Formats: sequence, C-alpha cells, structure tokens
Amino acid sequence: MEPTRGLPDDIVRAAPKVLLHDHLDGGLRPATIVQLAAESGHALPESDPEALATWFAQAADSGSLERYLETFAHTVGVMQSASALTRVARECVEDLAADGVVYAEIRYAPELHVDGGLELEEVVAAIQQGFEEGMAAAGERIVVRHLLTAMRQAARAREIADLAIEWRDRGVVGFDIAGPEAGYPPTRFIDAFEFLQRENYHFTIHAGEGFGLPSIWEAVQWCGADRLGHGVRIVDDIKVGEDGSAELGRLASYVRDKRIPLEMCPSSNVQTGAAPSLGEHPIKLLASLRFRVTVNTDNRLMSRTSLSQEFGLLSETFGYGLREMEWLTVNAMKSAFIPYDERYRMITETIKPWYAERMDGS
Ligand SMILES: O=c1[nH]cnc2c1ncn2[C@@H]1O[C@H](CO)[C@@H](O)[C@H]1O
Ligand SMILES: [Zn+2]
Repeated sequence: MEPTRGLPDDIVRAAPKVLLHDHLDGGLRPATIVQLAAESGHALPESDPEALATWFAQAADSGSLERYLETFAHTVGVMQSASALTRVARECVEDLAADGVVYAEIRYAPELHVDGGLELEEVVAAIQQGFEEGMAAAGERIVVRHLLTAMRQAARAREIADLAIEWRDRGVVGFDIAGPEAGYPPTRFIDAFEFLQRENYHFTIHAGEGFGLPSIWEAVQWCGADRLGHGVRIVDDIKVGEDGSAELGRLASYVRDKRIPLEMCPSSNVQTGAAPSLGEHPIKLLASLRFRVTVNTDNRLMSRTSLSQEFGLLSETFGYGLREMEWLTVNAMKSAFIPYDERYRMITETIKPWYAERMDGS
C-alpha cells in the first residue's frame, strides 16, 4: 500500500491558524445568500443553497480574474443593509473560529455596500458589530480585524484611505486595492498610498495575480506595499536551472531580502489562471527559497474552501507536514498588521506551544 500522504484533517483543523487574505464578500454561507436575497428581492442564478454553492464554484473557475470577479455581483448584491452586513460579518467569524483560525484580517470594499443608502462609515460600523458578536460567540478564541479595500476600476481610493485612518483604533488595521489588475496599475492610487505612509499606516496591494512583474514592482517600489496580495508572478523573476538551482533577479531578491510577505491563495490562483495547477503552484518554489510565504483562502465561497482545506491540499500535493505548517503560520503572524507585541504574544503563547506539544523530540 502507498503510504498516506498528507496531514490528517482533524490535526489541520485543530492547529491554530492565521489568515491574512480573505474577502468578506467572498466568504458568505450559501444559505445566507439565499435568505438575504429573498428579503431584499435580489435575483440569484440558483435558489437552492447547494446548487448556488456549485454555481459560484463553477462560475469562478474560468481561468480569468475578470470573469471570476463577475460572481461577486451576487454576494455584494445581498450586502446592502446594516443588518445584512452584521450577519455576514458575524457568520464569517463563527466559520473561521470553527476552522481553528485564531487571528484573521478580513477585507472588503466599503464603496460596494452603499447602494442601499448606507454611508461608508455605517458599512464599517455594521461589520465591526458583526465581528464583535462573532468573537464573543467564539469565547474570544479568535481575533478578527478589518482591512479596507478600494476598487481599482473606481476612483475612491483616497476617500477609503481616509476612512481606514478614521477607524484605525476601532478595528481597522490596514488598506488594500483589489479588482481587475491588468490596466489598473498600483501607481494609479499613489496619492492614497503616499497619504497612508505619512500616517504611519499599513497596506497590502493585490499584485502579480492577473498581471506580472511590473505590477509587483510598482506595488513595492513606487507605492511602498507592506505585503503583496498573491504575488505569485514573482516567479517570472526567478530562473530555475536543470539542476534545480535558482537564480533570483533584482526584484525577486529585493522581495525576499526585505521579507515582504506574499499572501498566497492556492485554490483561488488555480481558478483565476494565476497558477496552472496546484501541483505547479509557485508556492513550492517560493517556500523552498525561503520567501516570506503565507497561506490564505482569498474567497472561501468561490473556491469552496477553508484555511484548513488549503493546508490539507498543500500537505497532499507537496507532502507538507507540521513543521512546514508551523513555519507558514508563524510567517503569517509575523506579517499581520497589529502591533509587534500582540503578534509576538500570539506566536509565543498560542502558536508555538501547540506545535511544541505535537512535535516533541522529533
Ligand atoms: O483575488 C482577487 N483579486 C482581485 N480582486 C479580488 C479578488 N478577490 C476578490 N476581489 C475583489 O475584491 C472586492 C472586495 O472584497 C470583491 O468584491 C472583488 O471584486
Ligand atoms: Zn484577494
């Protein structure tokens, strides 16, 4: 018999995990979408939760980021009232806590939730309410913070940056840009990024997913990104020889030397075509070269996944064990946007002791 490859599911689920890249509007429960759509009159492509879940996964599995993003019309469409936002935020925390996530930064674009008449501040307040309810329901076993996203195809980044600063001591820990990458380079929002740097604030930029190295270069060297959303295309700046040796170009060297975190999302990357398959996902090479790699879900609904499932897939595909999982988790915790002392405490009091207990003497 073949030896079983991969960590057991229950161990992966029990392990304390850290999630830096997860979209609130990409993680709704299918049954909740159906209920909220009925309440608000939003027309869905399927009315049965299971059929709807399948619809999302298939529609998102197009090999194109632009087509993948079209599916969000049916999540954003039902997230237009304070009560809907609070519910979705609370359920998000409950689902992550049940999956063993101990710290998460959840992102969303406030500007997409104002069609029902909410102000931008009311969007953030409703979501904060849901996060607080969720954390309390989980007995404070999980800490959840917000990242505010501005949409690349819109022109509200500066306003959203202001909003993030207004909420900086009330749950919002960072800023991001998302949406179609080709044709919308990070420098388009340079005023927002310069403002945030002057405010000593943190931000990540989706880059190197639907477009290549120029996008990563702008995000890092023009805009000053603290982290990269995906960043998979950094492999275009790495030459791998037939003997397995790797030669890093200047940008790849910079990203590795500066320990710039890569928020990698394996299943999502295969769906949008950023990676050809799981087996060929650049995470393997980048982790072996000791880039600051982290593992994330991106959109749990569209990818029908969870953080445990992403780790499980990596374990099956590349043979990752507890040692690799701990390294990836500590990488993520080091890269979070909360203060250093809080990150340090979670590493030394929550993450390391759990692994130490299971890897004793190995
Ligand atoms: O992987 C991604 N790349 C780029 N944009 C994305 C991705 N996933 C979601 N969004 C976009 O971010 C918005 C706010 O959460 C979503 O509405 C979606 O349009
Ligand atoms: Zn994303």
